[in-house]
Amino acid sequence: MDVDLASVTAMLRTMGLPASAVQAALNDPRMRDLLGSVSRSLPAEDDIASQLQRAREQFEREKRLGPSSRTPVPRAALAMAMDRSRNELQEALKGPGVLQRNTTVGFPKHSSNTPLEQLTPITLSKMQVRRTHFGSYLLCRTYAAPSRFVAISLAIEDTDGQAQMLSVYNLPGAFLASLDTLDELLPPGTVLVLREPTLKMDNEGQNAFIRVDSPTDVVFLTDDHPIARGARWRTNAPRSRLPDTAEAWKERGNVHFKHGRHFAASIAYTRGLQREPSSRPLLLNRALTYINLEYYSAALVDVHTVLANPTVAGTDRIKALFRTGRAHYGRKDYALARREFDAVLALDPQQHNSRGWSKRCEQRIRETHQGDRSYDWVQMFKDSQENPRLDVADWVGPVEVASIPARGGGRGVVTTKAVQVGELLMLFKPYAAAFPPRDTRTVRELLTSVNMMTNEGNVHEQVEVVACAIAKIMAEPSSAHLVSELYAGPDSPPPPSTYSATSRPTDIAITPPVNNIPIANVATRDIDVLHIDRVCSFNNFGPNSLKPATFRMGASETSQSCGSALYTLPSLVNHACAGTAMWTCFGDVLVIRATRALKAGEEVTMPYASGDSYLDRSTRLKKHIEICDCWLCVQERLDGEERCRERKQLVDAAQAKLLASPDRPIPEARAFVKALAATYRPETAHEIKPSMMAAYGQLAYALGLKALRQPSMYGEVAEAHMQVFESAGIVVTDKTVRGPISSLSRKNLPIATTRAPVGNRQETAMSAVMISASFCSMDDLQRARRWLKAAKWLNNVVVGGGDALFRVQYDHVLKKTYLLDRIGA
Ligand SMILES: C[S@@+](CC[C@H](N)C(=O)[O-])C[C@H]1O[C@@H](n2cnc3c(N)ncnc32)[C@H](O)[C@@H]1O
Repeated sequence: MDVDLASVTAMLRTMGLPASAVQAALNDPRMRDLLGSVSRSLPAEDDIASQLQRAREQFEREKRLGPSSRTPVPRAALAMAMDRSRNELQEALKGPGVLQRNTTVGFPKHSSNTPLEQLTPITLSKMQVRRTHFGSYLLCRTYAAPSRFVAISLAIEDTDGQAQMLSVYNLPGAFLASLDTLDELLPPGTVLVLREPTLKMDNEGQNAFIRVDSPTDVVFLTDDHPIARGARWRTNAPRSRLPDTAEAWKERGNVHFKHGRHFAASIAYTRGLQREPSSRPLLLNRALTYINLEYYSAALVDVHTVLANPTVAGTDRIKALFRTGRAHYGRKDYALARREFDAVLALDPQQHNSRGWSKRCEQRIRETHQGDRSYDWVQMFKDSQENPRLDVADWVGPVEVASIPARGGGRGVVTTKAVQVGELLMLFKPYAAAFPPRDTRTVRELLTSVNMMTNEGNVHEQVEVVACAIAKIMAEPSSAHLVSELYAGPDSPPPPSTYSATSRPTDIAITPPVNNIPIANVATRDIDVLHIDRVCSFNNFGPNSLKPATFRMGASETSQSCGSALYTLPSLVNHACAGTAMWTCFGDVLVIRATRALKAGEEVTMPYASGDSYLDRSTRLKKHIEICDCWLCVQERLDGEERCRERKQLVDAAQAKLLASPDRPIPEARAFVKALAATYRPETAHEIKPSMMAAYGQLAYALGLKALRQPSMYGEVAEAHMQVFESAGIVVTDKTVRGPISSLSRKNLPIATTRAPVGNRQETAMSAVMISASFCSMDDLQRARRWLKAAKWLNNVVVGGGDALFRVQYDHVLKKTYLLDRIGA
């Protein structure tokens, strides 16, 4: 179901509600919740398919029609259209409700890689629609205030006074930017050069517009640029109401800064610096906005300019040193950062902030060198419940990139030494990431897209992460290879045979953007937007953060977006449904652990997609893999397509029933187990049956509810949970539910500890807790303790963090089951 504000409003009106009542209903926070959550989900599959079909037809039509002459555009009409669009946007964003747009991504698009000096000028009257003007540049000037849909839209004129609409995508800092920010970035009179511009027709085939996808194809010209100086404009420049002194720009920047509009602030400071290049307050202020925007190299250039003057002392020196430290920290150069914070403390020991940051650096350095034991897992878990963006250092464990020719991209990751089950292999922060806000009621605008490359629907954050990656490359051009060397799908040239870098800062030189403006200027490196689009499509993760354990079992995950993130080295890991490794996220931190003991040189693989049934997994993997050759899928295929389909139908039906009635009756749960078990042929030696995990999970849940009233059933509850283990590939070595425990058995855990459950299933740890709780209810504290130990072992090999994290993560469950009171947990 696709619900948007317009359809809800229409629906309420058809119910005969007066306008005031409709408005009141829309202002109700519950309605905002509903709109916020529903509109975050993707359109239905059929809608995605038909939108893709329409987009393909449109492409074919445009191709068939080919280039044709351009119709002149009336200047005044275009300016009025811009005005209208600004008003509409402003109105829509006032709310209530969420402005939802659907866009198409993943189609071929041009990004120029010819230097501006090698291009020759062109004017609008010489341009054709449906054509990219290779070898040319267009000098133009905006003559009306900017607006935006998904892209920024601008009314531009060329030197002859001819007008055209211009759409600019992917400009850093401008993703769904406010009009305030756009006004600062592109006030009327902004002079631009467009490299190799493409003139296109809009979807209705009515109006032509220039579409620029790569932000490095837009060059912002200052007045002293040779092209700007030589330009003779037919029209007068729009009258400017902008400040003309450095001081006034500083004040303007400070207002933006106060309102959290860091990007707009950085532009205002930049305009001030164009008038007074050595202004210390402007350089220091801009450095701070760059730090907030994560443009660390650009910040470093500003503070270095300040510190290059040996007479700078007092507060300014402290500010410059502190901001230098912050910028190095942001670039993950923790040793250099600490040096700066310590320099601040040497000047003034009362700078407590610097002391705190120096300590943080020490902790990050420890993490980089010591790995698993140095991370504060409990704190990471707690912090991630509040904000997904955590502050930890990356860690590259005993792994390296190797040639794996049979896989798309030809590379993979292998171990460099023997590792143990549960051992940490890597821990990474994303290169770029987008997350939904914590309070979805604050969302005013949402994008979804259909992706012509993968034939999938993408949620808002998947669209946003592309813009984030582009912004990061613009800000840190020397890190671009970390993205460009990732696999970009079958239609791209293969990536290099190895991957040249981890994300250690020493691998990334400090290359600030030219003129130190990390928005499109004369860029140090051209950005190929199509390539980044492709990289994001084939490498993005949904970092579904670890949550506190609850009693809710067996229900499918929600369709709500958990964000989208692009990681560097972890993207080199190939897929296997039952991999040699698995991943967990603490907020945006991707943690990869071994699922069993691995020899040196064994390939590290992990599941890209979850799914109880073979068919579900195959569908979710379609863009990556035709037929998955992991042993789990091989086993399932041996059962035959018919049985696999039957299995999926049973799981889907049971899932739907569970959601409809959480207290499933026991006979139904048993029937589900029986019917599902019948879809496995006895002669196929299934070590792992993910679908059966779900079935036994539901049976255990149903039995557990009954046992609350009939405690004699707790033995059966424990047995059902043990079946969850066996379905997840964990051998239960002690299946007894009453009577003495043999002395041999007592020494060990009741489960084999050779492997972690398949598919990063936290449910198994939860099952062990429930077994423990069942024994506790039966007053069998010896078994309860044994199974609680098993739960801790399982949780530790799956998510790590030892007993301390287990206690925090399972706090609610341990209290509610009285385990904490009875056996101290
Ligand atoms: C994120 S990349 C993995 C790294 C990639 N092999 C490389 O060289 O950069 C994902 C792509 O690797 C390939 N791949 C990963 N696992 C695979 C598997 N089990 N079977 C076949 N291809 C696989 C697919 O082409 C997939 O789209």
